[in-house]
Amino acid sequence: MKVLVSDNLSPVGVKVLEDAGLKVDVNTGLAPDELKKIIGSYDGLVIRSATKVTADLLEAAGKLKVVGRAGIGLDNVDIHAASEKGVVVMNAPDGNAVTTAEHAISMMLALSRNIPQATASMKAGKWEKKKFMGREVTGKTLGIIGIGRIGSIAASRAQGLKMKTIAYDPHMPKEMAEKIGVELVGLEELAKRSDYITVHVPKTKETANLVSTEFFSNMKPDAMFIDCARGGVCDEEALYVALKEKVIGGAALDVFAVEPTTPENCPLLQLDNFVCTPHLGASTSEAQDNVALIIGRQISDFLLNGSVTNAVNVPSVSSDVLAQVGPYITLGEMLGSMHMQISRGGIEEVNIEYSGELADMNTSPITVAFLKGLFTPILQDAVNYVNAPIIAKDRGIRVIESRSDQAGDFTNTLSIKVKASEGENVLVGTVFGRNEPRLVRLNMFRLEALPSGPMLLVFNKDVPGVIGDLGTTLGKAGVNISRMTVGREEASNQNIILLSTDQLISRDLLAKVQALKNIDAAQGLDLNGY
Ligand SMILES: NC(=O)c1ccc[n+]([C@@H]2O[C@H](COP(=O)([O-])OP(=O)(O)OC[C@H]3O[C@@H](n4cnc5c(N)ncnc54)[C@H](O)[C@@H]3O)[C@@H](O)[C@H]2O)c1
Ligand SMILES: O=C(O)CC[C@@H](O)C(=O)O
Repeated sequence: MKVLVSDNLSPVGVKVLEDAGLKVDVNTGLAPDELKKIIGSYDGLVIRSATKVTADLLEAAGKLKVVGRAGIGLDNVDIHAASEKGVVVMNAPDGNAVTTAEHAISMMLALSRNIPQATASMKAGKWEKKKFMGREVTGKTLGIIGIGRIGSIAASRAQGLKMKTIAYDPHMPKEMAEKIGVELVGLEELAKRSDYITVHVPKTKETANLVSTEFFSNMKPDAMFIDCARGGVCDEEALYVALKEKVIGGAALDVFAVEPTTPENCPLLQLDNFVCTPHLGASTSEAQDNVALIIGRQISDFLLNGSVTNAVNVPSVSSDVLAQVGPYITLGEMLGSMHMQISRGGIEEVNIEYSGELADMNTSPITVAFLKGLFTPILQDAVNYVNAPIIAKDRGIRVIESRSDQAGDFTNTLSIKVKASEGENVLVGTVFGRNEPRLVRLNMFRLEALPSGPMLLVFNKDVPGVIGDLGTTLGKAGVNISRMTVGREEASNQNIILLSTDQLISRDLLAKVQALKNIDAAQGLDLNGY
């Protein structure tokens, strides 16, 4: 079997693959058409962020069985197209956390002591001792946005520097944050109290442009901002204005909305109070050895023994189990994603009830798929079918499974209650026919909906005219409704309407829907990929 390494990979990874008996070609920097010409002869492909694994490339990859990303980010892989072609996509989310946290701390110290600016000044033949007055970090407050793997390591390093640590992470239970000595606060409070702010969240619908003009206006005038997570979490135009007009003291970015970035497309690079690195967060020999070793082992295990680790697009189950519960695995993942999107506050407990014939089947892959679906909206590529239960445990989430012979009107049901710090929700799903997942209950509302693609969830009063107003508002915005289901609760005179739309609902459109008469609440849902 042959493996192509098409991006820079530590030799440690190549050695693992070769020692396992695989033939390895290292061929980096190929143009897309060059790669397309040769990909047909490979069983495995190892990449980092440069190679684009598109549907077009996968079409030409007749023998390809696995794509392995040495690192976390899979923005450059069309996972849906890979699934359709039966290609397993794996990553190595754990290997570079320490290194990236250290990079964020390095950025904070570089900003505090003007190290990049002073270096440039000396290299220009100057000795500007007065100009580069710095400040200590001891006793200052570090605000951390996202207290997962990297955020919590950054917190421990900052505590070692005698800093106070506070964090904003609405999905993290308070007790977990307290365990690592971090106080959880709201985003505005974090902006107001921090002397330094560092970002460690993935880019999601919720986190895109989370750091905005309003956020900067709440920061202290001498506070400094650092982002070593993902481009686009911070609005770069807003950051430019905040730095130029001295709304904040300084900023350091390792990641950009457009990468590679240049002075032509990024005016930030002209500013003296701005420090940057070209996405070097994971670039240490230790981290690169780690991720290369991990991905090398995973790929050889898969190609030679068929065992799947850290796969983002296939649960590791035997074909027998897959044939029996496969559609429920998809349903479980859909319900997980929906639960996270409608939950408020940190999730504390998950109760999964398997009813009907399901009660006698091997349901553990469904539970795993549910947990993967649950974490995907907030963790993106960092969660997979292997680590999802570990993430639940690490976050102190109790996962309780139960079984019942009775499935009411259906042959089988999957009923899942999620308890979060600000309330609980119940979703019940079933599979119609051989493979048609359906949501049949949302809290007290009975309905029949396909939980897939972009959706709009509306809570309204059960009075005439609401559906018409909704249709007109979406129609005026050019949004097509492909499916609609209404759930009714007569006792409370309340309805829910669940619409499938051809595109995601924008913030502006959502605000218009929320302002309609007799609508109590509305939210967009993103169930793409199912
Ligand atoms: N610069 C680099 O080279 C580099 C290297 C590694 C990782 N990263 C990036 O760093 C980021 C964090 O990685 P990680 O391993 O710590 O991930 P993680 O999944 O362990 O943690 C992410 C945290 O973000 C939180 N979160 C999600 N949505 C949030 C929101 N709206 N507001 C606040 N918090 C939210 C989650 O609850 C979670 O605790 C990822 O985007 C990753 O791709 C960058
Ligand atoms: O340098 C890299 O490979 C990217 C590192 C990081 O962003 C990741 O996604 O793991």
